[in-house]
Amino acid sequence: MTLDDLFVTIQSRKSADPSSSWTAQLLAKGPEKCAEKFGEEAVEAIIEAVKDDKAGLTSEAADVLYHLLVMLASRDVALSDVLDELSRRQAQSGLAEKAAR
Ligand SMILES: N=c1c2ncn([C@@H]3O[C@H](COP(=O)(O)OP(=O)(O)OP(=O)(O)O)[C@@H](O)[C@H]3O)c2ncn1[C@@H]1O[C@H](COP(=O)(O)O)[C@@H](O)[C@H]1O
Repeated sequence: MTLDDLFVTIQSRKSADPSSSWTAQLLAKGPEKCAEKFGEEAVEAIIEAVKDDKAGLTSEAADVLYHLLVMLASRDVALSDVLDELSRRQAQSGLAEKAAR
């Protein structure tokens, strides 16, 4: 399962019957609720990281990634645009490294 695959599945839940899927139910509650859930999951991941609980952090990190994708879908922001932004930054930092040499 890639993040792309998961995002496609999540996007398909925007038009699904809320009773058919937890994701469809969350999206039907609106972008504010999706953002709130993302925040909750991020805090849970922080707690596991501070405790140095690797299994707990792995599980919470999966929740964070899933809820980030739900939040992006809820606001019609494409995962590919986020990845393009990361690529742009990587290219910039590569240029800065070259200039420093
Ligand atoms: N990756 C996930 C995933 N990660 C977390 N969750 C759900 O996110 C919820 C978060 O847990 P919480 O304890 O916060 O939820 P809760 O207490 O039930 O909810 P609240 O009462 O707090 O609102 C759980 O109900 C999990 O099932 C996920 N639900 C779905 N997916 C994937 O999303 C895709 C679509 O799934 P459907 O939701 O079944 O369409 C599939 O590929 C799934 O594997």
